[in-house]
Amino acid sequence: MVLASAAPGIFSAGLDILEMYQSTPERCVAFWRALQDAWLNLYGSRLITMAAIEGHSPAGGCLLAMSCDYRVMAEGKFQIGLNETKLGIVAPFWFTDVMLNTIGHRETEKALQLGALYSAQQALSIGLVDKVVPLAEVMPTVEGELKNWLQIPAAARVITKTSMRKAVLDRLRSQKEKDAQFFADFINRDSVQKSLGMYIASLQKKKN
Ligand SMILES: CCCCCCCCCCC/C=C/C(=O)SCCNC(=O)CCNC(=O)[C@H](O)C(C)(C)COP(=O)(O)OP(=O)(O)OC[C@H]1O[C@@H](n2cnc3c(N)ncnc32)[C@H](O)[C@@H]1OP(=O)(O)O
Repeated sequence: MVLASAAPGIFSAGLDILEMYQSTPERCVAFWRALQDAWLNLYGSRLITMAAIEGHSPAGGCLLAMSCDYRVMAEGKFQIGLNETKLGIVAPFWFTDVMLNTIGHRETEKALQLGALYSAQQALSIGLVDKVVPLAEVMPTVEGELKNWLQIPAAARVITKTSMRKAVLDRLRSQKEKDAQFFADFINRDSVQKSLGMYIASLQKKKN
């Protein structure tokens, strides 16, 4: 399975910030449950999963990419990373766990505290993506890599993938409701709503 985007220049802009701003607790819980299930399915997928990152990939977009088995990113102006702290929010533990599994403890600690967004070359240098190529070569490169992975006996690959990811998946599975409730409580704090409001205004201002 290849994750790609139809939006030029944006692999994924992350979670819909407007869903987290001035929403109701019930809607926040439903929103978070949908995200949890999507992520559990992706990270726990038995399929070979590859990200064709042909544009920006902040926050939830970075989570999607990191949750794949292999990442190819376009060189140039695009950025990738978990930038949550810049929005005044905190990456949930399962976002953090996936990043830890991808780039290790020291790089994750720096990346998360700074809310760092990396260029493709920087992302390559810390192991956040596996390959950087010109934009037009992203999809052909992914397809070529997929052929390599498809040559591995499927049962052996799936058992290996499952055992490598089980602890992280089980950690969320065991506390889904608590995590959803925590998200709804956290996101509706006055201070967090204020930060999100300012961030939304800054996105709109950038456009004008
Ligand atoms: C103790 C532990 C506690 C833990 C509890 C949990 C805490 C909560 C955790 C929540 C985790 C959050 C994950 C996320 O994914 S948050 C989203 C982060 N995303 C971003 O910061 C990206 C913001 N967008 C951009 O930077 C740019 O839009 C982008 C680089 C992606 C593209 O730039 P471009 O110039 O091409 O396009 P525009 O900026 O003009 O955007 C076009 C329109 O789209 C709107 N937009 C963009 N991104 C989003 C988004 N994520 N959600 C909603 N809307 C978005 C943008 O405002 C423009 O809209 P208009 O056309 O209406 O102006």
